[in-house]
Amino acid sequence: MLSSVDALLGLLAGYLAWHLYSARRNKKRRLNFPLPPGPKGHVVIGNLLDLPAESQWLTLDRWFKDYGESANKSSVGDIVHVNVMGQHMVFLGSTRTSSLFFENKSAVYSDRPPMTMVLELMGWDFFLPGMRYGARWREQRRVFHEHFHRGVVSQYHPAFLHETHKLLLNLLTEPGSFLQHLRLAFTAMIMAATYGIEVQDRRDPYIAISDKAMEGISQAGVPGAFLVNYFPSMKHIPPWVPGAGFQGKALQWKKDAQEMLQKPMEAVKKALREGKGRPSIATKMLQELPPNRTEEHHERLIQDMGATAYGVSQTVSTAQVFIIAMAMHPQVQQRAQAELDKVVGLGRLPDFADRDSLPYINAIMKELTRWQPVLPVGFRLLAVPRASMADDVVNGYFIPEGSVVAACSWSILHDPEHYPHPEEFRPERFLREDGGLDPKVQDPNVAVFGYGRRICPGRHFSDRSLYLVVASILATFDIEPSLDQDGKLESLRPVMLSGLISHPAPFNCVVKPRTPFAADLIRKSCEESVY
Ligand code: HEM
Repeated sequence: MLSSVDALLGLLAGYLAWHLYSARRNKKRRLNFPLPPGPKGHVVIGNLLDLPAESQWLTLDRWFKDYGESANKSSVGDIVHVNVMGQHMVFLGSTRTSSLFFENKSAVYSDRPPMTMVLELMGWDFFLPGMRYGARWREQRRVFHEHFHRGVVSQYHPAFLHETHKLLLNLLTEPGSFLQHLRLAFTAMIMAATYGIEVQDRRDPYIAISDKAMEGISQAGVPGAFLVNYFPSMKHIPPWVPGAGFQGKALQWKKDAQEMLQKPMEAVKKALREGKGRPSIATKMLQELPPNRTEEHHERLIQDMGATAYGVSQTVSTAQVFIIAMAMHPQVQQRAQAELDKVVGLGRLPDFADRDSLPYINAIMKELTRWQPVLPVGFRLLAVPRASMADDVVNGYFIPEGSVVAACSWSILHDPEHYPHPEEFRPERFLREDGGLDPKVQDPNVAVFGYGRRICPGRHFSDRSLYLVVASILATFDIEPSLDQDGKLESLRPVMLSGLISHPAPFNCVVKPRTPFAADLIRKSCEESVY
């Protein structure tokens, strides 16, 4: 029997042989074209130690300036290459280059990297953002598009209104738990739209199921956390071999993912059998089996779509950024509240019909996603990097097949040419002098939701739900920094943690109703709210 030392030595020798072979093969393949510029790596491990565990976007931003291919060094460069243990990684620092790769050459750059731990061992092969390019992705993407495109998301407005009013009530009764209330509200919107399930409170079993599944993925999705992602053949090592603890972990996390896939679906089917099914994507799909699909396959598609939507939580992070931005910028809050008071008045809560008359609120939405993008660089699992499907040459640089290619939205959205003083939170940058939105300023959405064939299909859902939450909170609450021990206002600054999705480190602030009348309005709207 192999000892663990033998197994490790074997792996190391295999890795070195493969590394030498692929380095030589790449040299031959790339002919006269160089790899893109980037920091020089070390032997074997390449740039493994150069990419920090936290705030990688700042390191990348520096690399764009130091090595990026850009005529104008004061602006961000375009393209940087690193090599992490033989894995080529290419980072893109402008919308021009990102579009060149992901839109003009979408036939080559629409795949995702193979993440053996997550996709195979943990059974997350249902998860659309991580899915390899191919027939299953195409079919699942079609289903997703059908239920989340711009023309259909207004169907979910009643659920958005209901859950937003519940959020306001939660903020009124337990203001200190604002971060948890936001998480609950956005999960509840997804659950209502996809399954017609009304999530009750933070202790709801559906929240616990998603928390457990996401805990596994957040550990397994960290680059470098599991060697099996670099050496896929390790997946064959039996769990009893010393050092193969990843197999046991994968098995447990797979069970958690299965719960997330199956539990809501079982509940919808039961409700339908009992004649209690509420309108939702799953109920609608269960009632309409297309003639060319088996029932089993159809149910799997519904399950995969539901669990994917359930597992995506970027909107929550953006809403958390909103709270800290408001606490830091009272003058922005006051201007937004003045606009809301004028357009909506004090006697009702904001609605979707108000949006076109609220340019300042729309400018805040843009500035939130620009200032602290929650997917600042696409190389973690949920930040969804791409993988190249063939050898290619772009802008005179050789991009080997299998390279991880990621757009760095942080650098793109902090380019001073488009956004002067990019570190400042300033919604006014999106407005003309007459107060209307200025179409000449680059819309952050060019980078925030990705590109081409794999652009985020949930972007309209996310945008509408976030708009309602932002407008409704501003209409009814004041958000202020907390007082410190000496009674002075605490100074706040956004510390964005890397995690699976970038999110602000926990912070304190005070969320209080603007007036007693606003508190009454919330209670009344909640009593009347049905969906
Ligand atoms: C602030 C909120 C959100 C942000 C910033 C965001 C951003 C992104 C980005 C950057 C991608 C990768 C696109 C690419 O590869 O070019 C993506 C993919 C995806 N997003 Fe979103 N997203 C958000 C909310 C949502 C929501 C609410 C849903 C579901 C209802 C969703 C569903 C998806 C799916 C399914 C994919 C994978 C698409 C594919 O690989 O084909 N997203 N998102």
